[in-house]
Parts: sequence; structure tokens; C-alpha cells
Amino acid sequence: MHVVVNAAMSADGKLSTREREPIAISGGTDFDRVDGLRADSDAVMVGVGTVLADDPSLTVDDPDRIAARRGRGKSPQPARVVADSRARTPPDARVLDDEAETYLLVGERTASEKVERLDRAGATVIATGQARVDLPAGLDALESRGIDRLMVEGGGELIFSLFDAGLVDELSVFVGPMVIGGRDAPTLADGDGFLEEFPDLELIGVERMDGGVLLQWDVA
Ligand SMILES: NC(=O)c1ccc[n+]([C@@H]2O[C@H](COP(=O)([O-])OP(=O)(O)OC[C@H]3O[C@@H](n4cnc5c(N)ncnc54)[C@H](O)[C@@H]3O)[C@@H](O)[C@H]2O)c1
Ligand SMILES: Nc1nc(=O)c(N)c(NC[C@H](O)[C@H](O)[C@H](O)COP(=O)(O)O)[nH]1
Repeated sequence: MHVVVNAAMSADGKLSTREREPIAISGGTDFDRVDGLRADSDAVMVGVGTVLADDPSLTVDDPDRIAARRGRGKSPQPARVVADSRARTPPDARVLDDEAETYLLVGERTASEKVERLDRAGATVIATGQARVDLPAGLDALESRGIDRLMVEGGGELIFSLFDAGLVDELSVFVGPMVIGGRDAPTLADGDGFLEEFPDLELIGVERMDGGVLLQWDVA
């Protein structure tokens, strides 16, 4: 499976404010590029922290891109994936609407009532891992369902864990023209952080956009 992480951060590296309020860091050009990346992916993934904070739809907006997917014999919308260890995704979350297929990766200790409730809300629930979702096993399960190209939109906890597990192939970061600040504001990679061995990145693209800059890296 090929995994692309894409996110937008402020010039000081924050994904949102300390109150985790949704905030547009990207401008129109970058949001359109993100729509194109979604359209090129088999699935779009976030952590449940992002579902609870932003209630994203994770769907492709541009009708031409939706038509092109159909033309390539794909479903009109990429699938959606939420890493959700304790099954906290609200049954009325937008990721569970009828626009696209949705996989919820939950921990194996999740109460069966919660799993059944999300199942009734239309999700395909995959249980793997104990306290937290086992990401390598979860991504293998997705691959066995035909997901070969996965785009990850965040947030910082999930992105760190994917790097920690060595699962990221590409990183695209839009650095927007603003300072958010706050020691408790989410950053691009949170979690426990690395101490000794840091993932190596190879810069493959730099582009001015929306008053900021898009940086693209391959992960060594
Ligand atoms: N600017 C951007 O591009 C962007 C993108 C996405 C999210 N955000 C922002 O990020 C914030 C949410 O990020 P966050 O870091 O709090 O949450 P997150 O979206 O990274 O979700 C973290 C949750 O995912 C679940 N999870 C399951 N398995 C996991 C694993 N193995 N490792 C890590 N998490 C696992 C856990 O329940 C964990 O609490 C929000 O404020 C949102 O607005 C910004
Ligand atoms: N690329 C990008 N630029 C931003 O400035 C920003 N705030 C996000 N945030 C990602 C986050 O996951 C959002 O929740 C989804 O971008 C919303 O997705 P929808 O439009 O609802 O599908 N992403």
C-alpha cells in the first residue's frame, strides 16, 4: 500500500488552535489540490480526534474528478477510514453519511454494543490492536479490501503513529501564512515524539501557493 500524508500547518507548525477549533490554514488553491489528492486515492483516513473536532466529510467535491473516477472504473468517492480505538465516532458524524463507504478501525476491546451501533450507522468495523488500533494490521486489512493508495489527512496523533510504525511513503505539507501558537495546540506530529532515530525525508517539491508554500517529501 502507498501512504501519503497531507496536512496544512501554520508557519509555527500547528495544525489548529489549542481549543482544536477547525481553522482554514490553506487557501482555495491548496484546498483544490487536496480535493485532487482525495480523488487520486482509494481511501482517505483521519484519526477520531479530527472527526470529533472538525466533523469532516472527506469526500471529493469536484464533479469532474468524481466523473473521472467513474471513468476509471472506480467508485465515485474514495472510501473513508477512521482510526478510532474506543469507537468514539458519533453515529451522526458526516463520515458515516451515505456519500461513501466508511471503515472504522477500532481496538479489539471495544464493547460489542458500540460496534453494533456503528455497524447500524453503515460503517464497516475492523477490530485490531488492544489499547490502540494496530496500524500495520489495520492497513493490511484495508489492502485486502482493495485499498492500495491511502491518503491521510491527520491529525497529529495519527500522523506520528504512522511515522513511528514506518508506514508513511510521502508527506505533503502546506505551510500557511499565519502563526497560531500555543504549547498545547496540535502539531504535524504529536504522540510521544522520536528521541534517537528520526524518519529521513527527501525533498521532492517546493511550490509557492496561497501566500504560503507547499513542501513535498519522500520518506526514505
Ligand atoms: N491542518 C490540518 O491539515 C489538519 C488535519 C487534520 C486534523 N487537524 C486538526 O487536528 C486536531 C485533531 O488531531 P489530534 O491529534 O487531536 O487527533 P487525531 O485526528 O490524530 O486522532 C487521534 C485519535 O486517533 C485514535 N487512534 C487510534 N489508533 C491510533 C494510533 N495507533 N495512534 C494514534 N491515534 C490513534 C485515538 O483515539 C486518538 O485519540 C483537530 O484540531 C483538527 O482540526 C488539522
Ligand atoms: N488541507 C487542509 N487545510 C486546512 O487548512 C485544514 N484545516 C485542513 N484540515 C483537515 C481536516 O481533516 C478537515 O477536517 C478536512 O479538510 C475537512 O474536510 P471536508 O471539507 O469536510 O471534507 N486540511
